[in-house]
Amino acid sequence: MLELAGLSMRYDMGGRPVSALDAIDLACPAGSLTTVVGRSGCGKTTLLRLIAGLQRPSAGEVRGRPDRIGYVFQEPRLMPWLKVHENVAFGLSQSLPATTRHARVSEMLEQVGLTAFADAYPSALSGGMASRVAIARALAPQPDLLLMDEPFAALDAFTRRSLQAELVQLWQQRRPTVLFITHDVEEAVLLGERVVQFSAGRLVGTHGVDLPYPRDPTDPDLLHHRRAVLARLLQDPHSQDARP
Ligand SMILES: Nc1ncnc2c1ncn2[C@@H]1O[C@H](COP(=O)(O)OP(=O)(O)OP(=O)(O)O)[C@@H](O)[C@H]1O
Repeated sequence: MLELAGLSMRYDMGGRPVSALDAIDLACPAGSLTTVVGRSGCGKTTLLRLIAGLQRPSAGEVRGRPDRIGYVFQEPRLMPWLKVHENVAFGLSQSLPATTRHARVSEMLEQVGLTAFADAYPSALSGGMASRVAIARALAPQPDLLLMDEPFAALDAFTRRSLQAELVQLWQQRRPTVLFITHDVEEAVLLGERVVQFSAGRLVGTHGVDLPYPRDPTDPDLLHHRRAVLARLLQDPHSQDARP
């Protein structure tokens, strides 16, 4: 179980304190898929960085942080001088035997449908393919916790849809705990077992989505959940300019 207890982050902006996160309490059971939704600047990236241990909180703590954490950024951040298979292998421990490393990379490339591009350089990939490589790289070390910071935000709607479906499949096969950040309410309810709503650094609501996977984005039940999540966000005085 990953637990956030009173997690707060205050930045100093030229002597003026800026509260990016305010006393966040949240528990994520092992193997759960939680989406976090909120408008730009509400503290979502700060939340992931604190959970990953990349930053120290001003107050509160992260409990139950596993050793193996995968992180997927909004941009794929591949290393252009390395081939696709070398990018995927990058996060694997050097202490693993070469045969295990090779097998892990091959398996991940197969799962994201990029076996034929193993020897390509990132410059030869489309945006969607590069995102797939970034997901394969994060999953190759078999993380217990997968942190995803708006990984599909820059993709076209068709590519985003297929990557959303692939992510759900990968999660169901391996069951890491997933925290998926998005500003898109539709994506949040399509993917999450539970949607956590953020506004101005505060957790303002959690909403369970009790629908089976794979989910159909046109399912009227999903629309019902989307409305409920959006209504909670719009209720908040800090979220007046949020849009569906
Ligand atoms: N290093 C920093 N120094 C000062 N203020 C910061 C720093 N990083 C973030 N902030 C502030 O903290 C708040 C939350 O930022 P954060 O990047 O976590 O939000 P976000 O929800 O991820 O935004 P977006 O969706 O646009 O990426 C913002 O007001 C931002 O200006």
